[in-house]
Amino acid sequence: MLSNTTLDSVYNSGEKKLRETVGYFYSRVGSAVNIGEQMFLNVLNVITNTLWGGTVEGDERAGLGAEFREVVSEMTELMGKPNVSDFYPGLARFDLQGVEKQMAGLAQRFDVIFEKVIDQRLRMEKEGVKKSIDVLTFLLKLKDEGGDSKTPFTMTHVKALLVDMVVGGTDTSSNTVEFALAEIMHRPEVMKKAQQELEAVVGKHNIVEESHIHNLPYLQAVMKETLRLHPAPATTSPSMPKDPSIWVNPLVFDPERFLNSKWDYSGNDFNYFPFGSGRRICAGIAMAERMVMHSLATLVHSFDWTLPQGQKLDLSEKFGIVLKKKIPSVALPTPRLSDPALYD
Ligand code: HEM
Repeated sequence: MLSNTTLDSVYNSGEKKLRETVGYFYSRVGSAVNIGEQMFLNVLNVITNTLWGGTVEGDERAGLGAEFREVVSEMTELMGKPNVSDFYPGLARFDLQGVEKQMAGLAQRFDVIFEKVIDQRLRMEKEGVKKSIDVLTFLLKLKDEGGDSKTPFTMTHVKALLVDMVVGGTDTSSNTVEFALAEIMHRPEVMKKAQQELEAVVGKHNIVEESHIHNLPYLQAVMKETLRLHPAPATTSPSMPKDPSIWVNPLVFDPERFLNSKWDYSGNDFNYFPFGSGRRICAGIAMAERMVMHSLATLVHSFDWTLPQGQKLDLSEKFGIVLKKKIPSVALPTPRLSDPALYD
């Protein structure tokens, strides 16, 4: 459903929001900005636009987005929390830390949001209002077809898939951008090479567009190397990224190792499978690639990034269901494009 072909008709790159973020960073020149927080908002915007952007618009979309953000953040935080019940299943029925109760509350809030969106879509259909196609269009069509005798497809499945995509797609993608930028700040020569490539492909008098990302092999290699060293879900084999029998200098962030290499995201090679493998492979690879590359290219093209004075870079990870940076990246943006209008 989220293949490149389908994405071409439903993907909403959230260009406007990304430009707003660039404008926000520009307005904060000289002060530190929280990159992870801004990227989370961006990615969530792209995902919700793509899922149901054709259904909810304007102020209503902004309101729903804010509610969504809160629930997704709380849910991912809770999913990463150590739970006594997992270590002592006998105690699970007591739900000693109240994790199960909190999760049920969050799931209920998700349900209310989805009910609202779906109701609105059904109303629009009844009234014959034509809207652009989004993922929800496809899901409702599948539901109307009802699945098959072995696997029925109901409204519960529609909601479950929406939750899966939002929860599986936001933190993973925004953390990848955050880690990539942190690694790049750590290695100025990588930042320079990435910027040179962007200057050649995009130019300094222009802004990055989604169509540029296929012509940025070095930045693609940066994304791959980031996912090697910081594989998003903690379910991915922890030995994969750092095994010296597979990787030369495994602890060094070196995008060059992925230039003209055989490694891709297909999951066919058990030494590199950042999106999983086989039947459980990530459903959103194409979308993740578009979002991460577009955001990262925009950030590196528009600004030089440095650490606030006296601060040391911290690349350590916080263990949760998704690997996060232990200390969020806070950095100083310095504009590098010639025309201030490019930051509007
Ligand atoms: C850099 C970003 C991302 C990374 C590294 C990533 C990684 C993964 C991995 C490793 C899995 C398999 C987990 C397992 O083995 O159980 C997975 C599953 C999944 N991902 Fe992603 N993901 C990313 C972004 C996205 C996006 C953008 C979406 C959709 C909008 C998405 C949707 C899903 C879904 C629905 C599954 C469950 C697939 C299934 O069990 O059938 N992911 N992801």
